[in-house]
Amino acid sequence: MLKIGNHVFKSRLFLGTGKFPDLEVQQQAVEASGTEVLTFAVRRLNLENPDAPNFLERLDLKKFTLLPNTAGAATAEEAVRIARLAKASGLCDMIKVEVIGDSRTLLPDPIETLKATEILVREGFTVLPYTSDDPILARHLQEVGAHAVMPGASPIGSGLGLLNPHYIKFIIEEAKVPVIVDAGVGSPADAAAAMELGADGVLLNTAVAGAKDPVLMAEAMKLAIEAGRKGYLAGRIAKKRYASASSPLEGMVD
Ligand SMILES: CC(=O)[C@@H](O)[C@H](O)COP(=O)(O)O
Repeated sequence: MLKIGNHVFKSRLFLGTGKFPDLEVQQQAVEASGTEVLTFAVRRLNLENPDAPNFLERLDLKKFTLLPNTAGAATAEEAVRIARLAKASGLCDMIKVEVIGDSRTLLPDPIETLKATEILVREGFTVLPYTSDDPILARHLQEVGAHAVMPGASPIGSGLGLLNPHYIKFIIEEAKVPVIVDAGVGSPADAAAAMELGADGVLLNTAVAGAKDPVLMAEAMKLAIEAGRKGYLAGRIAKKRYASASSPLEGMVD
């Protein structure tokens, strides 16, 4: 079980809801993924009229924990404003802090992310900041009360997979809260690799929504995350430079 703040989840896959070819495919992919947590940009919703047609309308939102995100924010102030709006509309107490510092790479702004996290924790949100793979920043985010840290595998939407598994492992080793690898996952192998490192979960969107068959890919991601988790718990063998026979001959009679 994965525990974040007061929330407990069986599934370790957090799924983004954007970029699907249509709402029917989105609905089927969400189902196939087995996810319990859906994330979406608050800015894409009409909060004054939540019943107006929107990109979540095919989903039975009562079945999921919603993780609205502050996408579109470039400063802590903007992220805090978006989070407050989401809370006031009754969307959820959880918020993914996403403060982008650069429009080409979409990398998070570390200083503004830290500021927003601190303010929102103080205001009683369950805060999951999207961060870089910097272990020191991950430590500071926890010091100000983040309920999970979400280091990027690689730039959002890039599908490049884990660019710096070494640093992500540092974050995991030191973390006192769950580590959810977020963004840049391109294939089930990437998701499994993140879980085998010891991540507590994976948040992804583009790899499923942009796949040739998003529903099949959603299922593949679900299975990869489960396999990666089991592989991590089982404890992999050490890597050796040379062969070691799988059927040792020692002790065998001629
Ligand atoms: C949906 C969402 O929150 C994205 O900002 C997230 O980081 C996913 O990234 P990918 O689309 O690369 O999976």
